[in-house]
Amino acid sequence: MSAPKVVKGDAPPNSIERAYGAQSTYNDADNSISYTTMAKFPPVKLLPNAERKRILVTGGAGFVGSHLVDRLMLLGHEVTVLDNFFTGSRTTVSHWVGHPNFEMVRHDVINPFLIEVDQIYHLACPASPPHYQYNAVKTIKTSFMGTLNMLGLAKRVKARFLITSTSEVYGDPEVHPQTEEYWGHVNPIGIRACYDEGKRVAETLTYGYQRQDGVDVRVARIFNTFGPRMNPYDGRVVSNFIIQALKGEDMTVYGDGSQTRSFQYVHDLVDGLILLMNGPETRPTNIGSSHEFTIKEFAEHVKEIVAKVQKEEGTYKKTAEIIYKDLPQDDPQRRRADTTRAEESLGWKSRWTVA
Ligand SMILES: O=c1ccn([C@@H]2O[C@H](COP(=O)(O)OP(=O)(O)O[C@H]3OC[C@@H](O)[C@H](O)[C@H]3O)[C@@H](O)[C@H]2O)c(=O)[nH]1
Repeated sequence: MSAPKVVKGDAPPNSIERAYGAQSTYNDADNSISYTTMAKFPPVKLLPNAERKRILVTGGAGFVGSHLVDRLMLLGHEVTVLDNFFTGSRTTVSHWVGHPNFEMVRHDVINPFLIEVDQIYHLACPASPPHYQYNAVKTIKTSFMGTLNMLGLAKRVKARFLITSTSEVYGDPEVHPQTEEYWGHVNPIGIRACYDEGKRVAETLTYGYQRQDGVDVRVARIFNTFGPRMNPYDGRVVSNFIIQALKGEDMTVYGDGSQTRSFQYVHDLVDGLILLMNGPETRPTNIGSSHEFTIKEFAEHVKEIVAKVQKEEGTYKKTAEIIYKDLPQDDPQRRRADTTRAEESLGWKSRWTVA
């Protein structure tokens, strides 16, 4: 924790005092008031009550969730994080613990949860293929029951509901790039089905609640995403390649590396999620990058960047070698987001590229 900073002068409004956990002391000697401010939190916007929203983020301690929580906190909202910490970690949001606008609850969304909120961002679900395949039944249970519970909550408290769906609803796509109109090509009994079909049924539930109960819903279809706080052992390609290259170990390309992906930076994704939640678009909306790499090209790219940085830093030992391993079953061959809808209806535009 940083050292307390003493600020002299006019008393800050109560809200600032609250926002910074300030402790005030009355100074008799010069008849002024001194404030001891615990400069412990990043400065958050002070929103008028009418604009400050109570927001629930399920999976808020995960990679994407924690960046979303940061942005919502900085914007001045009251944020409650629900997470069972299966793949998320307290450390991703620990910098907000103690802030009066922030709460964190250990809870598994397969069980109901009651809270008065204005908006629900429903992210909770393992997203890395090795993690979601680790306990397939639990993954599909999380997608189905978690979404059912959160939609029930949204209906009850009249909150707006946003679910983070995925590009995996398109399966191994026959349409390229993928538009939201495409219905997908998913193997319903394959090893990825627990996630793909889980998210597809979660979308079905979401639009069921919209049609039957008038719940105000938003559906984001997220494409491959990278950025700080990815778990180094998450098993997805970006973290695997970076860790392998940094250690000078073999970089494991699955298959012949001709399959493609497009990688977006997490801050672009968070822009899109917040725009979608607060805009009028209720149809599913892709959020992703339209810059497509083959996995082999991507491995070469990571390898070159890491070697260059290590040489500049003087930490270079040896350049990693690319090796080839079996392609996992049902691995999608081509994936690139068509983001026309996000651009036209949300005014979203990606601001970052891979390098
Ligand atoms: O070490 C590795 C890891 C992965 N890969 C390959 O790299 C590609 C991307 O794999 P990832 O595991 O990162 O992610 P996938 O694209 O398969 O799935 C992801 O899709 C979008 C999101 O919803 C999810 O984060 C995740 O399911 C795949 O073709 C995979 O076979 C490697 O070649 N080597």
